[in-house]
Amino acid sequence: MQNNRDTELTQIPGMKYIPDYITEDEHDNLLEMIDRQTWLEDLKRRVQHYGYKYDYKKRSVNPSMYLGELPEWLLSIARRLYDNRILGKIPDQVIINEYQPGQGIADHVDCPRCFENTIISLSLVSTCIMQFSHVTTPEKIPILLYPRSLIVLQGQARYQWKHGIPARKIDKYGCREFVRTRRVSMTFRNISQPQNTSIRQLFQTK
Ligand SMILES: O=C(O)CCC(=O)C(=O)O
Ligand SMILES: [Fe+2]
Repeated sequence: MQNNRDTELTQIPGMKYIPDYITEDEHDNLLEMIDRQTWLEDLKRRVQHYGYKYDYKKRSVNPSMYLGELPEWLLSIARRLYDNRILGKIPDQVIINEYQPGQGIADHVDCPRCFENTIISLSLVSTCIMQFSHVTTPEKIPILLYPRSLIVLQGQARYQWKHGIPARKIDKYGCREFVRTRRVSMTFRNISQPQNTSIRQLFQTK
């Protein structure tokens, strides 16, 4: 098992791990901005939605759920992801998740018809293990995410593997233990093309 501190992992095709994607100052500024906004409290964990609201029950997102352009403090990171060619378009949807120690997220594949191929998660504050489980085989691969790192899921990593965060207070990785503190993650995505097309159609004159 590798420690991901300095490694760009490619154990799962389509997965990239990029440590230290943002500086410590950027990290602290982002967290401060996040904590100035309103959290939604309807799930077990607190969330914020930007760009488009995602409906967890219906597993859908559509133009009527447009919340407006990303605010500048998110757009600057979204633009950087595009400028660094981590994805081919500037992301138009961001979900911020907050996990207290002991909280997690169930194994899932991000809604394939809602979002495009690239899913990016930027980790803030705490380490945590993200568990990858193959959709058709029993294979499981834990990946340790450090604060300020990016995990990028495309292709097989996005569609053939579920990802989740086990709900626990301490992660064991190799022979080390990592005690969780509050973790905040920022997930950057593009809503899928047909939905973007229908927005364009709404504004077409003929
Ligand atoms: O917290 C994370 O890094 C991942 C969140 C996630 O998987 C999601 O919002 O779909
Ligand atoms: Fe996800």
